[in-house]
Amino acid sequence: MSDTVLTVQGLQKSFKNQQVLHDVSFTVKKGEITALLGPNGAGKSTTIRSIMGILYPDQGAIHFTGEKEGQIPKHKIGYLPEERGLYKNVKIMDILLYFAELKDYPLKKAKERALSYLKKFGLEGKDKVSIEELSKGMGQKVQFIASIIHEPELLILDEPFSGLDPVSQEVFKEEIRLLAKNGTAILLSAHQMNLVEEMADRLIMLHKGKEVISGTMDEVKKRYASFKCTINGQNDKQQLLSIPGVTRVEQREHISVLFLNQDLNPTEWIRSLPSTIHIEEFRLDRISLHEIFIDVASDRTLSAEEEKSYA
Ligand SMILES: Nc1ncnc2c1ncn2[C@@H]1O[C@H](COP(=O)(O)OP(=O)(O)OP(=O)(O)O)[C@@H](O)[C@H]1O
Repeated sequence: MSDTVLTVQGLQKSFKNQQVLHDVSFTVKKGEITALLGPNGAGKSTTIRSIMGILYPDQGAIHFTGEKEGQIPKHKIGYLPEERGLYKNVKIMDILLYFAELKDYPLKKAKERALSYLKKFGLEGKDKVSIEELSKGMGQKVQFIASIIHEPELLILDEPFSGLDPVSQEVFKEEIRLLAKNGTAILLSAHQMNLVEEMADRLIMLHKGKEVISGTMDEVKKRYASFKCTINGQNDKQQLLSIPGVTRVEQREHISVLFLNQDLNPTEWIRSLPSTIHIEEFRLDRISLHEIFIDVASDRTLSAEEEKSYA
C-alpha cells in the first residue's frame, strides 16, 4: 500500500500575465517531512494555497489519497497559513476548542490536548487569557496548536519558523519531527535552511515557479555531495582555478573559497595541492543546503552537472 497522502501533479498558475507556477509536481508521504523551498516569490504559498483550495490552479491535479478527485478532506488536514492572526479578544482555550469543533474533533479530547500543548510550548496557565495579551511568537504557538489540535493526517505549515526566537524554533522543530515520527504527513515551507537540513526527509525547491531541485534529502545531498575548501592567504585566482578538481573560485581579500568536483577524494586532493599555494588557514567543508539554495536562487551553478534536469 502506498504511503502517499497527497499528490500534486503538473500544477500551473498565472496571475494576470505572469505565470507563477510552471508544472510543479511532488508527493507528500505519511510519516515524512517534505520541505517546499525557494526564494521570496518562488511560488511556495501559491502552491500551498492551491492545495488548500484557496486558489484554483489553471492546470494540474491535486489528489488526496482515498478521496474523490477534487475533494479536500479538510477535517484530516491541519493548516498554518503564512498570514498569522487569530481572533484577538477570545480566550485561547475557546479558540482552540473552536478549531477542534470545526474539524468535528471530540471536545473533551481537544481540551486535554490543548492543555498539554500549551504546557509543552511554555504557555501553561494561559488558557484563559486572550490572544491580544500574548506576544507575537506566543500567538504563533497558539496558532500552531490550533493546526494540530484535531490530530490531522496531513499537516501543511507555511513558514512555521518565521518570527520565532531560536529556542522556540527548536521547540517547533522537535514537535514537527515528533508528529512525523508518529505518522503525520508534513509539508512545510521555510527559509531556515539549517532547520530544514536537520528535519526534512524530502525536498522540492522552486525558483521562479519552476522545480529546480527535488528528491529525498539523501538524493539531493548525494547529488551535491561536493566539498568546498576555504583558504586564507594571498593567492592568485587563476592559479587556484587551475588546480585539478576545482570547479569555481570565489575570492574576497585574502580569503579564497574553492568549490570542488563531486567525485573527488578529499584526502588525495589535499595531497595534490601545489606547494606554491600560500596557506595561513585552511578548511574543508561539505556544501550545505544553505549554499545549494543560494546557488540556485542566484542563478549560479555549483557544477556543470547541475544544468542537467533532475527529478
Ligand atoms: N493574489 C495574487 N495576485 C497577483 N500576484 C500574486 C498573488 N499571489 C502571489 N502572487 C505572485 O506570485 C508569485 C509567487 O508568490 P508566492 O507568495 O507564492 O511566493 P512565495 O514563494 O511564497 O514567497 P515568500 O517566500 O516571499 O513568501 C509572486 O511573484 C507574487 O507576486
